[in-house]
Amino acid sequence: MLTNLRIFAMSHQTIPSVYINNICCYKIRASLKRLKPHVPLGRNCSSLPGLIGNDIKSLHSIINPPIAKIRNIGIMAHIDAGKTTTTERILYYSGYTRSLGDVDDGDTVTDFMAQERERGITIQSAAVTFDWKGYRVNLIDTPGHVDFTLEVERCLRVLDGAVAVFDASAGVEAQTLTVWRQADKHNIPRICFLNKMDKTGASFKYAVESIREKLKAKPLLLQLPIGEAKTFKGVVDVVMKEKLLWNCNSNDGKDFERKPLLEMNDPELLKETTEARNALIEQVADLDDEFADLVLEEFSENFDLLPAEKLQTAIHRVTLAQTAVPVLCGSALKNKGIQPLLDAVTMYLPSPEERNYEFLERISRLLLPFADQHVEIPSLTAGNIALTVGLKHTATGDTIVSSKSSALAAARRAEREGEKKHRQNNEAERLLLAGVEIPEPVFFCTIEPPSLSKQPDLEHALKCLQREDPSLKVRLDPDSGQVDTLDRTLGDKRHLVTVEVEARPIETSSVMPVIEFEYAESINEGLLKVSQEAIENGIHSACLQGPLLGSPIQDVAITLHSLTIHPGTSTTMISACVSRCVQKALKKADKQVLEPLMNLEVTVARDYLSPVLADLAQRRGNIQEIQTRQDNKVVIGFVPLAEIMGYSTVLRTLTSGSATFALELSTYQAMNPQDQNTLLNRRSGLT
Ligand SMILES: Nc1nc2c(ncn2[C@@H]2O[C@H](COP(=O)(O)OP(=O)(O)OP(=O)(O)O)[C@@H](O)[C@H]2O)c(=O)[nH]1
Repeated sequence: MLTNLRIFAMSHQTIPSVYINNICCYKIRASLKRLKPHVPLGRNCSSLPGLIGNDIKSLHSIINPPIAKIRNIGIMAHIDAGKTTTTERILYYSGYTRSLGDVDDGDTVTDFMAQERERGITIQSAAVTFDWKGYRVNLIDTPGHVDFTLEVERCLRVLDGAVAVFDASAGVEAQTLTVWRQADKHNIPRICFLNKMDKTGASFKYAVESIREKLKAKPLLLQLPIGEAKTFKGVVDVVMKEKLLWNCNSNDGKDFERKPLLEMNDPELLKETTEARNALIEQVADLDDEFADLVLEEFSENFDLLPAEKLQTAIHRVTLAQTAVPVLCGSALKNKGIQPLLDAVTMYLPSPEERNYEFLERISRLLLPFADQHVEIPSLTAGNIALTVGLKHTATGDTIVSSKSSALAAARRAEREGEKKHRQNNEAERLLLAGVEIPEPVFFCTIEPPSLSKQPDLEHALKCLQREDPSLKVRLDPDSGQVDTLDRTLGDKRHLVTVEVEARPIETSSVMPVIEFEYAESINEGLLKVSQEAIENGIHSACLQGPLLGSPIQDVAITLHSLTIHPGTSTTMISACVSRCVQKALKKADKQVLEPLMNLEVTVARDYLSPVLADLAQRRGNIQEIQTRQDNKVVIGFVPLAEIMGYSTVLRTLTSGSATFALELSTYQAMNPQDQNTLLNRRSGLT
C-alpha cells in the first residue's frame, strides 16, 4: 500500500531550488583551539575561478582580525529599495571588486543565482567578507521580497548589526515594517540609509518622518542632504560639520571632497548644520546619562566645543542600546554617500563581543563565503560568520555547542525554564542562539511516490528540503495504513478503552489553531494522570484532519466526559481510541471551512489606481484605506489567499510594471456557504 505524504508548503519559497544546496550558515563564536592556526590561503585562492584571485584583495589579511574590529552586518529593506546596488558599491569601494556591478545589467556579485539575475531581485541571502579601514566586515544581503521572509529571518539571527535601506521617495514601506519587527525580535542595532536621494520625489524630511511615525524609532540625523532629487550632489556630516561632495567628473564615485563648513563659503548651510548638531547633542544626551553628564559639566555653554569623538562614542552606545537609530542618506546608483555609510557601520554598529552571546563551538570543516564561491579555511576567530558543509543532523534554527555535556546542560536548563514559564531573564535563551520563527503554513498539498520502490527516495528528498527550509512541514497521512481497534487482544494482553467526548466551537482571535482540552470532574484523577498525554495526542491527531477537507481543525474545545481503561492497555491504543472518537464527534458537528485571509499593501502610480482597484474587487478584496505617498497611491486591505495566486504577474501587466505589493497572513475567515459548497464539490470531483 502506498503512503500518502502530506506537505504543508509555505508560499514563502516559491523557488525551491534555492534551498537545495546543503549549506547551513552558522555563527562561529568559538575559540576553535583544537584546529590548526592560520595557514596561508594562496593555493585555495588561485584555484577558484573568476572573482577570487583576480578581483579581490588578498585573502591573507582577512583570516584572524581582532574581534573588536569585526562587524557582522546585514542589509535589509523593502524590495527594490536598493540593497543590492548599495552592496555592489560597498564591495567596489572596499576593493573587493574592481568594477561596479549593476542589478539592471544583471552582473552583481550578491545576486548570483540565475533567477536573481533574470528577475533583478534578491532571493537567497548572499554573504561576502571585505575590509574597510582596518575593520573586517562580514556582510549579508537579504531578500526584500515578502515571499522570502524566512530567508531574512535566518540571516538576522547571525547578525550583530544591520543597515536598513529605504527608498527616500517612498519612506517606510510594508516589507520594511516586517523586517524591522524581525530585527527588533533579535535585538539587532541598526543604521538607516535613505537611498535614492537622486530620484524624482525623494524627500529626506518625509522619509525621516515615516521612520519616526511608522517604525516608532527615534532617528538621529547624522547627515543632511545637499540638494534633493535632480539637484542631489552630496551630504553634510552633522557630527563633524563638514560637507562631502562627489565629483561629477568621477563616474565611479571613488573620489569625493570633504571640507569643513565655513561661514564665508556656506553661511546658510553652516547655520542649518549647527542647529542640527545641537539638536543631535540634546537628543543623545536625553538617551545616554554618561553623555548627558559630560555635556552638562563641560560643554553646556557652547556645544561647538564638544569633540566629535565624544559625540560619536555616545551615538555608538545609543545605537547599541537601540534607543535610537542613526540616519544617513545618499544615492547608491549615482555613487554618492556609500563611503560615509561604511564609516558609520564601523563606528556605530557593534563588534561581536559587544553583543550578549556566550557560545563555544567546535566544527571540523569551515568555509568562508564569497557570494557563490567558498574558500576552505583552517580556523576562524570568535565573532566571524562562516559556512559548514555536510552536517547530517542539524537544521536551520539549531545552535551547535562544543560538547554533548554542554548540550545536555543547555537542554536541562531549557527544561527547567520551561517549568518556570514566567521567570524573566531566561538563562537558556541567552545560551542558545535565537531560533528561527517559522511562519504557519498556508498552502497544503498531498504527494505520493509513483511506486512503492520510490518511497525511500521521496522521504529522503523531503527530509533534505525540510532541513533547508523549516517552513515546509511534512506529515504522514494517518488515513493510509492505520487500523485502530478499541477492544483488542494482542498476545495474552487485552487492550480495552472506552471514551466519551464532546466537541464544541470556541471564539479566539488567534491565527494559530487553538484546541482546548477539558476533563469532566467525574473522571478518575489517577487514571487521567497516567493517560493524559496519550489522550491529548489522540485529540491532536484527530484535529489535524478535519472531516470536510482533511485540513486542520481550529478553535474547538474537546471535553472528555468519561474514560475507562482496562489494566495493561497500551498508550497507543488509548490515543487511537480517543482520536477515532473525536473524529466521529467532529463529523456530527456543524462545521465551516476557513480560508487564509491576507493583509495586502499595493503601492501603485496614481494613473494605475483604478485598474488595480477594479481587479481587487473581482478578487473579493476588502479595501481598508488608500494613502497618498509622494506620486504613488498605497492601497491597504485584505484579500483571500485563494484569490491572489499569480497576482504579481497580473499586477505587472495592469500597471506596466510600476506597482509593488506585500502580502502577510492576517487571519482565517469563514467562507460563505456558496463558495464553501463550490469548493467541497470541486474537491469531491462533483464539478
Ligand atoms: N534612482 C535610483 N535608483 C536606484 C538607486 N539604487 C538602486 N536603484 C534602482 O532600484 C532598482 C532596485 O535596486 P536593487 O539594488 O536591486 O534593490 P534591492 O533592494 O536589492 O531589491 P531586491 O533584491 O529585489 O530586494 C534598480 O533598478 C536600481 O537600479 C538609487 O540610489 N537611485
